[in-house]
Amino acid sequence: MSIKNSVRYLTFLALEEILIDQRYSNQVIDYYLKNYQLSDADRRLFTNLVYGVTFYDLRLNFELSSFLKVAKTDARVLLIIKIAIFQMFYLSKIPDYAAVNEAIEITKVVKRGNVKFVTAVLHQARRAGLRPVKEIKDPIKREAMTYSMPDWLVAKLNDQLGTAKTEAIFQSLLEKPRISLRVNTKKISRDEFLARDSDFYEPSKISPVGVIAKNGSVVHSKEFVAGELTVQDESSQLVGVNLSIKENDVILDACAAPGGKTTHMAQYLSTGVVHAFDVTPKKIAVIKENVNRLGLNEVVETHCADILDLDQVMPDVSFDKILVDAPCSGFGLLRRKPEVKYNHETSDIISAKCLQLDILKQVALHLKPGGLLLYSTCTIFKEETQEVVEDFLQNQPDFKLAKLTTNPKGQRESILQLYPDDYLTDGFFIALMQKKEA
Ligand SMILES: C[S@@+](CC[C@H](N)C(=O)[O-])C[C@H]1O[C@@H](n2cnc3c(N)ncnc32)[C@H](O)[C@@H]1O
Repeated sequence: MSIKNSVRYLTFLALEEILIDQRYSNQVIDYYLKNYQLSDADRRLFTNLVYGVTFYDLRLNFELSSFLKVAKTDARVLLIIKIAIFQMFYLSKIPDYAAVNEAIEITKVVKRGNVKFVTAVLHQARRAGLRPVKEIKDPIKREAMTYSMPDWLVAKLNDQLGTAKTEAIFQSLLEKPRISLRVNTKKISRDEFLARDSDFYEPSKISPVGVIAKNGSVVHSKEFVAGELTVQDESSQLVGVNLSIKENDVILDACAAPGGKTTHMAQYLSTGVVHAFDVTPKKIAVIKENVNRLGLNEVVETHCADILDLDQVMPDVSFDKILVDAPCSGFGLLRRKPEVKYNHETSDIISAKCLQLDILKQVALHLKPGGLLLYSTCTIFKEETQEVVEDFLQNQPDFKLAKLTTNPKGQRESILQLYPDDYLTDGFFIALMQKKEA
């Protein structure tokens, strides 16, 4: 087989897109799995290698800094070396010689002049083995290297959550993400679904409409194609269930793409409507595709517009329920999108907070008295979660906190922060508010 069809070459191409071109790992992985014919074993190896190298990128730089100048090495050559040393240090079933040989073959295709260099570095790294992190004196830097995290992230989480919780979160990120799905109750109840397919699925412990696939690729399954299932983290499913949606509700989904929560809210309706906003035609097309597959066209209307222009787009409409699933730094997704930690910094968190507050202020004007406003984000930082809700409520005296109906951490609270170690879900935040009756 030509090296260009090999799983490690595809891994190299995928990682180039993620670590050099800064694309999202989940989208890149989906693309390769859809477009290349790989055996089940190769699909698993491809996914493990791509996620593993992405997760351990900082640690691999630390390992390699003994043998080469990381910043001065060609980025693609560095990547080939990292894929090989990740296999040597972190995957026990792959013989070192296989990892080295494939790295050399890939170097011949990508940068032939570097074959000797790559071979020499890999032999040195193999002889040296993994460097002990205990040689790092600074405790923040030591923890950062143990879990391959940027220093600022470790310091920030230690500061906000304490060292024990931070370590528990990082430790939990080493677990594989689960294949979490939502049952489209418009087509089949979760009980019926599980009774039929209990060999492959088990119920979510925190979402009444969630199931976990025990293994395999779900998106090609007949139940997925038939629109009985959609991919959605269990934590995100708690949004739709906590909005207490009733027939005839007119709902605004302010930041809707790709439509995970739009379709969840819509599955409870046959007469009301969800107005789903997002900013680009491409994103609206993805929402429509999901709405179509799940058979929910009758109850969803999409709007390609900035939600900050809601006053102009829908000037006279008031909603029964509003969801603001806001754009955020995405640090709750570290297990599923480990590259998030490289592509964002503290300043992004502050600018996300400003946009989140602007969106809440804008939509608040369009909620009916007594209506519910749910604010959610897939992050774990106070600035984008609690602080946004506190600032909003301070400036909006006609709003108050309302009680959640489904909350794995304790019934009838108004705010729920899930961390990645609590139930092995994404890190996710929900706050439920209500506009006071006039
Ligand atoms: C966290 S994602 C939403 C995920 C979605 N609710 C779901 O469950 O599938 C945030 C979305 O907000 C959109 N967005 C960002 N700024 C926006 C704005 N000013 N108006 C409307 N949508 C916006 C982004 O394009 C992105 O798709």
